[in-house]
Amino acid sequence: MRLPQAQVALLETASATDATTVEQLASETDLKPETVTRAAFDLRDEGLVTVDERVEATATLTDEGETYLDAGLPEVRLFRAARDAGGAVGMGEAIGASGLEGPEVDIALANYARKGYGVVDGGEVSASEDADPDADEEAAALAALAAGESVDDADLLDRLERRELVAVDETTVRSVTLTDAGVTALMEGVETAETVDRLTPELLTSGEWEDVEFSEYNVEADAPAVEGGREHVLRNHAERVKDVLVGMGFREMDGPHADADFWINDCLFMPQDHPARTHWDRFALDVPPVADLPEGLVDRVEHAHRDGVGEDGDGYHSPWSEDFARAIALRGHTTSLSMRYLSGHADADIDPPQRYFSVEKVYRNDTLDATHLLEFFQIEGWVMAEELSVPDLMGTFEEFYRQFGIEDVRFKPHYNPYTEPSFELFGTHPETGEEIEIGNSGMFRDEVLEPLGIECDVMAWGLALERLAMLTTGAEDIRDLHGTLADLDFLRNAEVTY
Ligand SMILES: N[C@@H](Cc1ccccc1)C(=O)O
Repeated sequence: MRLPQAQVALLETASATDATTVEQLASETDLKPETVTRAAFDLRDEGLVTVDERVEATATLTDEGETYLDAGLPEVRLFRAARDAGGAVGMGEAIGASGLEGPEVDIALANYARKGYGVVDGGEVSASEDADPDADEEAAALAALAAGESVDDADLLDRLERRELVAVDETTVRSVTLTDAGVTALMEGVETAETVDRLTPELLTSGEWEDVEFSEYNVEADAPAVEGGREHVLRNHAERVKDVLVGMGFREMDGPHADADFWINDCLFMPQDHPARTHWDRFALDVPPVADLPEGLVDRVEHAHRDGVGEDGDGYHSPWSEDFARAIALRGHTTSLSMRYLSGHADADIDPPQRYFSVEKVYRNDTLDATHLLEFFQIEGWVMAEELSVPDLMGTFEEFYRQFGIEDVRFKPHYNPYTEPSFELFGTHPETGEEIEIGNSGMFRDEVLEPLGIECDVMAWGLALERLAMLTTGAEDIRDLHGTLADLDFLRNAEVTY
């Protein structure tokens, strides 16, 4: 019998009495596991071997599991603290004595009664007399897994997996055994047939392709997973947002990430002593100030700050300095771009009606948490027209968010120094049901528009791209999407649907 080389090697290595795993066969024949698997399936189809498949689960401790392995499970620590304090103590005391911190406290409380350690009630923790922390089967299972032993109790493993203390990986283990026909074939003698598994330029030019024997495709064979490059979810959202806004008749703005405070704040009637303009909130840059601010506009802006606009307008009566306005910082919002465009200094057409947007990075000295990053994307936009009112603003958002499957945007009155009225926008997180802030908006005040020389209405907004992505992907922590903690599996596999 003539067979391809890998099949011959496999027949000669496999046994009729013991099942040999693909992994063993691969190491003995010096072939790749996927080549062995493929040869095994081909031989099976010829009736020369049988292939057994078994799913093997390997459980390993997660980082959290490792922590508890050393420090003890939170509920066990709480129990020991309560027992050592006499069996019934105030919650604060028990937690203090146990040394539990942050989320560990909730974890301890969530598992305490379930595992029979006692009762938590009315601010008191009692320790059950029958409980034995040394016999905690979850702790024992963690120790066994850490020692390389297996845990056979499927329910127990399942509980640990749900607590995210262990990660279970499933792999299919295949093993090969010679059939009687396989043994007979071997005894009668098998020879290697030259087969070719891919067409090469050489085969084509030499004409050899006409004589060679091609091996068949086996779509069941295991193959290494290939992770191709992929568009990041945030980039994907940014592009989609652009498409939607262009579809709604908007044109795109662009401009500097580092800009004069004049464009970032002064044009927006943000007083120079506003808290957001202190070094706490602002990323100031140690570079020479901007030299070429438009003179007439600077004067009008200064005038608005000092005296207000209109007949009974009033200014801030606080210091205003041009040097302060010229200093450069990373923009904390892209409303700086709206100012550049609305002022006519961006070479764009500004005869009403007009609609402009940008999807660009902004920088804020915030505290990093589940909903805040230090740099994030803002979806900036404005509409300029003769007669605009609040329903136009709300309708625009409803229309925009509907494109992403978000139908329940809510509005809350808000305050911005540059808009009146102002509204914050909220959406509902699909997983937690929590209300999260997704944007800020309003109608620009006369104090902003008059110095810019605009005589009609302008409604404007800044929406957070990352928050939109949290609503569409269900990500509960913004850091799962972006930054060093981002979950690679999520980024590889997330299906973005809207
Ligand atoms: N600049 C505001 C958003 C906004 C833009 C324009 C008008 C009103 C609000 C922010 O960053 O939150």
